[in-house]
Amino acid sequence: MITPEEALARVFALVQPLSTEDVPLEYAAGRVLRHAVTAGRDQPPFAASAMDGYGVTADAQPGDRLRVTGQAAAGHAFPGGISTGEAVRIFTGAPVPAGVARVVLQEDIARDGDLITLPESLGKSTHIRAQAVDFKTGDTITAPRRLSPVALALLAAMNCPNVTVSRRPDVAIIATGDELVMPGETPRADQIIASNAFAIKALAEAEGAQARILPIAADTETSLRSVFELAAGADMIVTIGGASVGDHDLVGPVVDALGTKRSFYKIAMRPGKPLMAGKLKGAVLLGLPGNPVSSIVCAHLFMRPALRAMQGLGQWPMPSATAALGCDLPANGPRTHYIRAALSPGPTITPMDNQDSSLLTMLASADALLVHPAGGGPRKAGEQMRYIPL
Ligand SMILES: Nc1nc2c(c(=O)[nH]1)N[C@H]1C(S)=C(S)[C@@H](COP(=O)(O)OP(=O)(O)OC[C@H]3O[C@@H](n4cnc5c(N)ncnc54)[C@H](O)[C@@H]3O)O[C@H]1N2
Ligand code: MOO
Repeated sequence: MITPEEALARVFALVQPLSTEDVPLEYAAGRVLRHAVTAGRDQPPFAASAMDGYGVTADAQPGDRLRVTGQAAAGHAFPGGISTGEAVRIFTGAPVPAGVARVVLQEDIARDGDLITLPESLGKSTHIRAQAVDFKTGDTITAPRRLSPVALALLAAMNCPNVTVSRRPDVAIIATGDELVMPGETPRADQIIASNAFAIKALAEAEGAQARILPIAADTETSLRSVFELAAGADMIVTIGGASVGDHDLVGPVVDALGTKRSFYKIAMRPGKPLMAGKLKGAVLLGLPGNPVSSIVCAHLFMRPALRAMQGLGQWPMPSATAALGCDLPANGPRTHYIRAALSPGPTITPMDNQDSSLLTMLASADALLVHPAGGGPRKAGEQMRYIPL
């Protein structure tokens, strides 16, 4: 069995970056910017007042009485300038008129008609923001990057109305198994509710994909084939369940018959051993194990990085960090163990009580996957160990 690291490398080898499209900035949140954007202007485009008050000359002294000769507001520049003995009423965001060297806050000023008296101390700050202090013409926002809310505001400030982003990956999700019915339906006594696809869809969408849950495929070749037809055009097809060696585990034979070029089947990890990956008619195929925890952990570790790579973000594993073990850990077996665990301040990481791969409750209350390497020896409480945040 290959290692999880080798499996991820093989998944990346199946992925091609998708084409790009231009979208209005308003609809670009969370999309992956593929072309760098260059600012065509300075911000601010002029020296601007940072406060409401009075603009005064460089030679103005504490206690001076000055004549107010005009007004500058945001969006309403004062066309003239001031000289010694003069001041200009000025508001936050206004262009600083010629001759103004500092802004004195209005609450520090006594005003009497057109005359103002400066306070006893003018303070250190000029309360003037220099032209281009935020960004200047020619500054760039590099690509690729996922567009955060703040990045959108920055692009807007640069006067960029549209951006070139990656097309959203189309992900088709196929749950398989005669025991499954959708939430809201009435299960027979020998049936359960299909849960995994909801987490897989949400994880795909968190990566910027458009994901669709296809009808549940029954454990027959005919049913599986007909649901696969509905996946036509998808960039990624994710199956759930039917991946193991049981008589009713038909995903493998069916995807082979449909022409899948398998990359691997089975990896040395726990949970998630029966993971499969390949290429089916241009789509990346991920065959996830059916156990709820196994499917979601595999989606987190393999589907998410693959979707990032598809959108041009490069080939990176999910980020990890380290924390001190909250209790002793027994030696691990031959598969890397992704232990469902809770983080607490420190940071400290403590495995959940029960690691059975069917337990959604355990995964739902976990913050992280504590990584116990294959063949790793026993570990003592307090030792630093790597974890992958969930
Ligand atoms: N003889 C062996 N048996 C099993 C092995 C093995 O190596 N030898 N591996 C075990 C491991 S590890 C896993 S993981 C599972 C994976 O099996 P499948 O991928 O074939 O999954 P199923 O049998 O279809 O389902 C397993 C389990 O999960 C439930 N399930 C399936 N799909 C969903 C869904 N969409 N939502 C909620 N629950 C789902 C299903 O009812 C089963 O209980 O195989 C072990 N067996
Ligand atoms: O690998 Mo299975 O995912 O241990 O339950």
